[in-house]
Amino acid sequence: MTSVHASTDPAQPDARPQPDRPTVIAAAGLTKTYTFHDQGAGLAGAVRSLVRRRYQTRLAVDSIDFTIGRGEVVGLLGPNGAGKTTTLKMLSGLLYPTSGELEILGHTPSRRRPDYLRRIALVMGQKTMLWWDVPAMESLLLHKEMYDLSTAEFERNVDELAELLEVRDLLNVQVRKVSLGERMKLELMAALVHRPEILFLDEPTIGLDVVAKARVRAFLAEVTRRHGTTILVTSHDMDDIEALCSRVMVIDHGRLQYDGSLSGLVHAARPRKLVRATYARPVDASALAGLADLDGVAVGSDGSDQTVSLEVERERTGEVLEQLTRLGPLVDLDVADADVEEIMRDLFLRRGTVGTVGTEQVR
Ligand SMILES: Nc1ncnc2c1ncn2[C@@H]1O[C@H](COP(=O)(O)OP(=O)(O)OP(=O)(O)O)[C@@H](O)[C@H]1O
Repeated sequence: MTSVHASTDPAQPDARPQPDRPTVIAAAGLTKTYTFHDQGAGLAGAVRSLVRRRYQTRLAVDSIDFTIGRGEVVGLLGPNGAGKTTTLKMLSGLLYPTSGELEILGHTPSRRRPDYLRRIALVMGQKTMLWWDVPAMESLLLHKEMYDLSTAEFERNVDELAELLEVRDLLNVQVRKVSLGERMKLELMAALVHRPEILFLDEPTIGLDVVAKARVRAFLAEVTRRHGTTILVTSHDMDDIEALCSRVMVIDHGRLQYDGSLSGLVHAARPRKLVRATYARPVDASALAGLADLDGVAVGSDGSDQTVSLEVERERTGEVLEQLTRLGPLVDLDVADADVEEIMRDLFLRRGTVGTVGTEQVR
């Protein structure tokens, strides 16, 4: 399978690390193969496995190379089972890579040295690091001890995070009594109370309502703005990615398929813009036929003779808009890129064909 790399279009800046950002994460040939015991179904399977154990292997991450610069916010995208969580677990030192090189902040993560662990944090949307039966403050105080924070440092960080996340009133409430959105905010607080330089986030907004999602995104954006925190985030919610990430890495079947700007991916996948013009009166059919004859323009139909829907090659957009203004009195004009969610759905449905999405430099 081929891979698409960052944009070569001068209008789309290459989102990969810029030379002025020191590299904080460097992975080369990073690979993880799981070996697991294949038991077989039912009692017969259990008995058989006592006599003769069968093992299977699964290549979850397949020789990926990337570097991330200090302060970058990078989205790790891919369908279910692509290898995103496995990658995050290797980066945070929870899993040993099977092979390859990994250096983060000058450390080898799998050694789990305390001076590495105090510079990173991992938040998994589906797992909690808070004790359920006591207020979140108890967990924060434990983190204070674990990370050896001075009282002044601890109080300063708690104050800042409680204010940004608007959770001051929740700190002394038993965690099991808060809502899911409130718990996620407290999770982020616990992850950031030691002010890590790198934050690994696995589905940080999963299950949250739209308001809570927006709050979490705004909070994360503010944290990187204030402290230059480097973030690597996985999410199936494209709004998270659009709101936060200057760069995305697309992973599928454990292979890195794309590394560059989100807009570069959109342009590669859908080189045309969607244009929709609504008129005060029905549009003359012959004028519309003239538009359809232009190179790089495809006319769609939405059943209304007062609306014109087109797919237009980017370079021709200006010219086409000019022509549209001549078709009659306009009521509304909308020019959009294809929806990112839709593009990702197409890419993952056509799994294995990401390399054909466009004219980007192909490896
Ligand atoms: N502990 C494990 N033992 C065996 N196989 C595993 C294990 N953990 C993950 N896998 C397999 O490795 C592959 C990658 O899984 P991973 O959890 O990294 O994917 P993901 O991209 O995070 O998926 P999702 O979006 O569903 O969370 C999958 O095929 C998964 O079944």
